[in-house]
Amino acid sequence: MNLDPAPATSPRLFDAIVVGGGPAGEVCAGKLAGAGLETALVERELIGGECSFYACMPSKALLRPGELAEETHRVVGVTDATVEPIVALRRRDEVIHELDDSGQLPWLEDRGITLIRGDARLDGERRLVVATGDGGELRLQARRAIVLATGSGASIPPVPGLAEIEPWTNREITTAQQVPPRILILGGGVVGVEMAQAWSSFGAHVTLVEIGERLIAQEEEIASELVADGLRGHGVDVRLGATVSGARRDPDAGESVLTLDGGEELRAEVLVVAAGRAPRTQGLGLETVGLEPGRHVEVDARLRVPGSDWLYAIGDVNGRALLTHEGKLQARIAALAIAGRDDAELRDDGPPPRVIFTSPQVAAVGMTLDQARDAGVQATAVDGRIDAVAGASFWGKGADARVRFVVDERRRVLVGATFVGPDVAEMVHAASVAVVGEVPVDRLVHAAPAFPTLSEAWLKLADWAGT
Ligand SMILES: Cc1cc2nc3c(=O)[nH]c(=O)nc-3n(C[C@H](O)[C@H](O)[C@H](O)COP(=O)(O)OP(=O)(O)OC[C@H]3O[C@@H](n4cnc5c(N)ncnc54)[C@H](O)[C@@H]3O)c2cc1C
Ligand SMILES: NC(=O)c1ccc[n+]([C@@H]2O[C@H](COP(=O)([O-])OP(=O)(O)OC[C@H]3O[C@@H](n4cnc5c(N)ncnc54)[C@H](O)[C@@H]3O)[C@@H](O)[C@H]2O)c1
Repeated sequence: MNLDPAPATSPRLFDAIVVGGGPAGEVCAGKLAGAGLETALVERELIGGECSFYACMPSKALLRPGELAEETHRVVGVTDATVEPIVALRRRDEVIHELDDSGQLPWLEDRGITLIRGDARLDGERRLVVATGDGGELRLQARRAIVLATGSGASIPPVPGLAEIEPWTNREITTAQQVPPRILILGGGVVGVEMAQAWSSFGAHVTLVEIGERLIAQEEEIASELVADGLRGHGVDVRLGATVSGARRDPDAGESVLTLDGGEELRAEVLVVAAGRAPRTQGLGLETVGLEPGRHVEVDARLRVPGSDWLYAIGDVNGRALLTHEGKLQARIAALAIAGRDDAELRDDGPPPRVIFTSPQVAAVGMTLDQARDAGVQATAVDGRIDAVAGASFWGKGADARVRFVVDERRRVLVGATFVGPDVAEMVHAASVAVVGEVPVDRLVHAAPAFPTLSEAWLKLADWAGT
């Protein structure tokens, strides 16, 4: 919607204003409008945010063909499944709507949300200034609340020369139009392993460089090991404990070059940085409300900035858990709080599930064994082999698959669970219900898993409980 620039003395008033139209901001605006509040959503790029165009959606479109082809190679009775990279890239383009967000607009219009295109910054209590693309400025004021949902961008680690050569980030690698012959990925976290998986399935030679001793280090060690084995099996050169001392471009060879401590050089046509995220809080006017730019915006369990009754922050920008479903949950909690529901149950305090879409997949919720023990929980691990249950035989031969349940022995509740293997993503929701709901294990074991499904791996927990 186009709004006439208002004179500086009379800002345009709304009940609530959401800054950032990623998944968190969109859901929050929808819920606020649904509660009858006059709501504006300010977005400077694309409605749908990082997730729809440069992160979750394109990455999963890139991963699925290789995953399916691999499964058919394991399952006896299917032959000739091959990945067709160019067709897969075209399908990815469909998934991201060719970077066009017009399909998102009717959803906003149907809910009566005012969309303002521009770059917003805070300008003191309840106030925003929006720089519109045409060089103009709009002044906005919120009667009740401003919700910051500005997300995060790739952070570039302080490797000498790296920032200067402008490496690719998740934006370029998720939207690339061709398969680069060789790709260097700096960072073996979630983005790094998923992108290594996807592009190696298209035939690129990928080198994954991780400074730590294992990939996806926040997960159980067995998950790190099986994902590293899976990537190596796809021809990925996995370098662990690798310290990069410099980065440069070799224009004659058309290559980016990483130099490791010790002098070895790694070269590729494309260099991708996947070394973590930085909150988008620079230039957001945080200093005008007493907060520090460049950091996450700290919030309480209702997503409100401590000491303020009008400023909220949801999604990646608050740094609580950088996941779309977590941002959407926070969006609902914040909207209800703003709409005046003062409910003790209204808190962001359950751990979100985490799914890593590699081959094998990793699906986890709550704490790992080490995290639980570090948190002072008297925790025990119940380990099992998913590939040992009858149903696993239908996922094919040689699909190493594991489960670890982490049980609080004193309270006899599940505080964590990790599944590693093919198609385990859909198994984690049951564990989420058990962990977030704190369902007693002695009750949980009465939920019989269907035969012959992978969920029979849950019977390990029944064995532990003596049922
Ligand atoms: C490669 C990759 C794959 C991922 N895959 C998954 C996955 O499979 N599942 C999952 O749960 N999570 C995944 N994530 C994480 C997920 O993308 C983020 O958690 C999610 O996008 C955060 O949503 P958000 O709404 O907080 O922020 P964003 O999606 O970053 O959206 C923020 C929006 O705010 C806008 N904005 C910023 N500043 C301003 C301003 N000053 N004025 C106006 N507008 C502004 C931006 O333009 C943007 O549109 C992935 C991340 C990456 C990098
Ligand atoms: N499937 C999903 O749900 C999904 C997919 C992708 C991303 N995400 C979200 O996005 C977040 C960010 O992902 P990410 O992979 O960018 O960050 P990350 O924090 O998960 O991993 C970053 C990795 O880079 C390594 N690293 C940092 N500096 C380095 C250096 N100089 N040299 C070599 N390695 C270095 C770190 O040790 C770490 O292993 C994830 O934590 C996750 O919440 C989710």
